[in-house]
Amino acid sequence: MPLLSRITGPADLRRLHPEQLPPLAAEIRAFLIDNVTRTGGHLGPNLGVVELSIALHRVFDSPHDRILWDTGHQAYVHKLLTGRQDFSRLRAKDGLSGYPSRAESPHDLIENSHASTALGHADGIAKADQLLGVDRCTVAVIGDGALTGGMAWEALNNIAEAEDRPLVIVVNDNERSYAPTIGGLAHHLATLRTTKGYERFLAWGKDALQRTPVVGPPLFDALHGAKKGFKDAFAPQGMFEDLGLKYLGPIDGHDIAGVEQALRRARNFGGPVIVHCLTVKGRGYRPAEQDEADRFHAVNPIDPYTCLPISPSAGASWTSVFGKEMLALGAERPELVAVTAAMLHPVGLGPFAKAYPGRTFDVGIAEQHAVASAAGLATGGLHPVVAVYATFLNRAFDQVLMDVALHRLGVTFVLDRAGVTGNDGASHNGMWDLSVLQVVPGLRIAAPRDAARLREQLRQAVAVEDAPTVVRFPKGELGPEAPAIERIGGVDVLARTGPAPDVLLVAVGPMAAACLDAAALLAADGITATVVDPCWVKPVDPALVELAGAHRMVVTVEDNGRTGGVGAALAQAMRDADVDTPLRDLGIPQEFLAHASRGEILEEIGLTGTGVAAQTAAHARRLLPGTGTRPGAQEYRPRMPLTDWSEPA
Ligand SMILES: Cc1ncc(C[n+]2csc(CCOP(=O)(O)OP(=O)(O)O)c2C)c(N)n1
Ligand SMILES: CC(=O)[C@@H](O)[C@H](O)COP(=O)(O)O
Ligand SMILES: [Mg+2]
Repeated sequence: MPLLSRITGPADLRRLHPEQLPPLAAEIRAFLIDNVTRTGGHLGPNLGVVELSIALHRVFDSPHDRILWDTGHQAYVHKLLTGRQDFSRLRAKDGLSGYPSRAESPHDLIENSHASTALGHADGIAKADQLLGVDRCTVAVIGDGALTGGMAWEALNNIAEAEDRPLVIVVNDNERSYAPTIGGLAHHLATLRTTKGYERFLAWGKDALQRTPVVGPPLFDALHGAKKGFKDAFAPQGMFEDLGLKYLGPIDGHDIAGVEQALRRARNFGGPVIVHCLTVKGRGYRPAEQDEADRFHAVNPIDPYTCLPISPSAGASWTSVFGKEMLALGAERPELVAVTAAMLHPVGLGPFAKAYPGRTFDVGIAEQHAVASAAGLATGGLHPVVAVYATFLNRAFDQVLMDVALHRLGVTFVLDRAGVTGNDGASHNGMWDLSVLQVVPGLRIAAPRDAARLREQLRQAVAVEDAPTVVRFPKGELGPEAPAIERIGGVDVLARTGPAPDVLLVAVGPMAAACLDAAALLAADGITATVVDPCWVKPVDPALVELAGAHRMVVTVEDNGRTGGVGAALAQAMRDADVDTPLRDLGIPQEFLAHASRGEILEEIGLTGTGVAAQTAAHARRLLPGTGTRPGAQEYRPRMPLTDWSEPA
C-alpha cells in the first residue's frame, strides 16, 4: 500500500513509524521526478528537501506552528504533505501554484517568489505571537542562496535581539543558488560543513562517555558545557553565535531522524535557533545531481530518462540574442563589465562570463548591492551592464534612483522576463518597470520589438555614459522581425492601413506583432491606423507627440501595468504640448495575475491582435462617430504582410 497516498495531512505523517519514513521519501522522490519532468518546474530544489520537509512536518504542528519557505520554489513536498497531491497541472492555469499559496492552504503563508524575505516575515510573526500571547513556534526555511540577500541579514540582526522569542531558522545548505553560491557567507557555511567530523566525533564521545560508569556522564556534561569552546576549536561558529543566535549543526539534511532530533532541540530552546542542514540539490535523480549548470533548478517538460525537452523550442530566445550581442560588445568595449544577481545563465551572461571571467561579477541574490556596486563600477570608469529579471529590480529601485541616476552614471540595466511571464505566478510578472522607472530623472528606457532592435538598442544603451539606461524584453522566443517602413524622429513607422489613418497605434516592444495584426483587422472594419514603435519609450519622443496630433485617436499597447506606464507618460507629454487627441491605453490590468501561460494571460487581458482590435474598435465607435460600423469584421485573420498601405490601391 503506497504510503504517500495515505498522507492527507501532517497528522497522518506523524502517525507513521520511523522505519516507514525512508520508503515514503523514496515514493515522494519518484512522484516528483515523474510529475515535474512532465509539467516542468523546480525539480532540483524540491528533490533536495524531501527528508527535511518530512522532518519539519513531524516535529512542528503546521498550520498552528508556522512553517515559512523562503522564495517558495522548494515547497512542493510541503504541498504533498499538506493535502495537495494533484500535480497534473502544476503552475498551469487553474492548477497548483509553483509556490506557497494562501488560497490553496492554511499551511501556506508567503506567496511571493522573491528571495530573502522569509526571515523578515518570521521576525514579525514571532513578535506578534509574543505580543498576543500565542504559544507556537515559527519556522523559516531559507536556502544558502537566499541567505546571501541583504534582507535576510537585516532580519537576522533583529531576530538575534530577542533571546526569549522562539524562532527556528532552518538553513537549507546545498551550496547552490543556480550556480554555486558565492561570497564570504558561502565560505563560512563551507567551513561549518567541514565540521561534519566534529559532529560525528561528538556523537561518538557522547555515546562512549555515557556508557562509562560513574565518571562518564558527568564528564560528558562538563565537556558538553564547554562545547562552545570545544566546538570553536574545531570549527568557528562565530558569525551566528556571535550574533546571539544558537547554532545547531551541521546536520545531514537527508537523515530524517537526525533532522527531527535537531528540530526538537531547536523547538524546545525557547529562543532564536539556526539549524544548519546540509542537503544535495537534485538528490536522488542522477541527471539533476550531475547537472553542473544548476542541478535542474527549473526544468521545462523533459523526458525523465533522456532529459530531452518534450517540445524543443523552435526559435531563438530574447535572452540568447542579448547574450550573443553582449559577447560581441565585450570584444569591442574593454570597459564593459557584467553584473548578475546569482542568475548568470538565466539572464544570458554565460557567453560573456566564459570569455571575460574577470569582467563578470556575480553578487549573489543581492539586487540592491548589484546596483550600488554597479554605481561604483561606473564611478571607477567602467560601463556595467546589470542583467536581472524585471520583477527583481523592484527591490533595487532606490539604488537606481539615488546611487545611479542622481550621480548621472552610465549603467545599463537589461531586464529579462519583462511583461507577463505567466507560470511563475503574480510575483514573477515583469509588469512594474515601465511604471516604476518613469519617475527616475534622466533614465532612458528602450523596449525592443524584435532581435534587430534588441541588438540596436543595447548598443545605443551602452553608449550612454551620463545616465542610466534600460533595455527590457519578455521571456521566451522571439517573434518574426518587424522592419520599419519609415522612421520619424526616433519613432519607427511599421504600417499604415490607409492614406489618412484615423488611429495611431503605439506598440511598445513585442506588442508590435499584436498591433500589426490588430491594424489589419481594424482596416477590415473600416478603421485605418498607423502602427508605430517608439523604440525608446522614455523620454517620450517629441515626434510621437506630433504623430498623435496628426491622428483622430491614439491607442497605446504595452506589456506592463497600465498605471503609470508608457500610455500614461505619452498622455502627459501630449497634455504638456497641448495636443488634445483622445488617448486610450491598453496594458496589463494593475492586479496580481494568477499563474497561467504567457499566451493564456495575454489572451485573457486583450493584449493579442484580436484583443487590441476589439478594444480599439470599441473606443473608435465612441470617439470617432461613423467608423468601424461593419459587424462581424473582427474575426481573426493571419498577420498581414508588412506593406506600405499608404500607397493608393
Ligand atoms: C530577489 C530574487 N532574485 C532572484 C531570484 C531568482 N531565484 C530563484 S531561486 C534562486 C536560487 C535560490 O537559491 P537557494 O536559496 O539556495 O535555494 P535552492 O534553490 O538552492 O534550494 C534564485 C536566484 C528570486 N527568486 N528572487
Ligand atoms: C524561483 C525563481 O525565481 C526562479 O527559479 C524562476 O522561477 C525562474 O524563472 P524562469 O524559468 O523564467 O527562468
Ligand atoms: Mg541553495
